Amino acid sequence: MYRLFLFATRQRKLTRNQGRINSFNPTPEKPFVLGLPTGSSPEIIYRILVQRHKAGEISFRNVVTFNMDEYVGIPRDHPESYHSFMYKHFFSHVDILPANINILNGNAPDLGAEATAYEAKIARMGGIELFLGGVGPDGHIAFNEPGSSLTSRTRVKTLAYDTIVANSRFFDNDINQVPKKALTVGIQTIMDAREVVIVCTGAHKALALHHGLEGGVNHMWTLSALQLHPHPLIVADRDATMELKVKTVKYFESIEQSGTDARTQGPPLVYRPRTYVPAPLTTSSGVTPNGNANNNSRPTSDPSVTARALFPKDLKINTDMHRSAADEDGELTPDSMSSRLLDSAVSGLDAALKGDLLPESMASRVTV
Ligand SMILES: N[C@@H]1[C@@H](O)[C@H](O)[C@@H](COP(=O)(O)O)O[C@@H]1O
Repeated sequence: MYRLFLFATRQRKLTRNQGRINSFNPTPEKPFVLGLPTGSSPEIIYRILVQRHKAGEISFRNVVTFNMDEYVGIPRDHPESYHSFMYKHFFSHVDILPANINILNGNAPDLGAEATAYEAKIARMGGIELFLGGVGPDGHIAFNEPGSSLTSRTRVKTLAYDTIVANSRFFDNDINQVPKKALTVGIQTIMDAREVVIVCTGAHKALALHHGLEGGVNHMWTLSALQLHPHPLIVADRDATMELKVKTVKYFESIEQSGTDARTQGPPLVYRPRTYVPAPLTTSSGVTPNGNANNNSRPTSDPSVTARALFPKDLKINTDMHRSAADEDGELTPDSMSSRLLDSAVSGLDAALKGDLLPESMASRVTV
């Protein structure tokens, strides 16, 4: 069940992590596993969480964090690395244990191995309880750019041109300084979290919200994948709702006013630890995970095949992603999302964006 919380309750809802963590009552044996984003949207959340921590209302001692993404190829201590961002805005101000902080290493000698190890560690920790995120103007979550596989896991992604332009504001407005690649959790990594909260603010996110919420599930607007999640929440301001139908906004306002929340919508939020087990794969000899050949049901005497046959069938993690995660992602990354938006305020973004990310006003697009 999709939920959209609007402006009025924004601040209260933004700090729902605090309530979630406290009610989870984490311990060293059963830590709260939190997925975290960077970007300007979540800054207010970090500010509030730091304030609440300083007021003694919340501790992060038994919280384990996994950041969504990190640029490839800039030093960890670069002021715009996501490592720097997280320490500056959050980690340096709270009591989280350094050993409990996980951020992808964009300088790892083997990026594929780094990605695979990250997924394995998330699984070993029992999965992510709550994934907090933002959204890009082209609808991307983490760095899952348009065209990303909706079943993707942590891997290297090439950034879309629009994202490079949008993020150049942090790099002296010089697109040449913006890294062109990033390590990012996949859509499936986010979907596996028990709850996902996305912050979406500003008119330049309005199209992303429209496509994510009112359009169909579509890899060109990866936010839309959350329509298939049992507990997604989007926290939006009024500006971000500009492209939504009035009816849609009214609908979400009405359910917000009637006080629905994750605990009354969809399946209950319960802690379900997941254990990391390497996934059995169909072998090149055509042997399936149940130990039988694909073309008939002859039994095999190969002990390794027999061992694989013992693995349960519903395993989630594919350890064979190692090679593909290191390579160029191979997924479609359009040069420019804006070039596809003929009916939108963001049309012509390529030209306009050099100076200013804000789309023109709604009125200027209405032809009488
Ligand atoms: N990888 C990050 C995303 O995780 C983030 O959601 C997006 C929007 O950032 P902002 O909140 O600054 O608009 O920026 C980057 O691309």
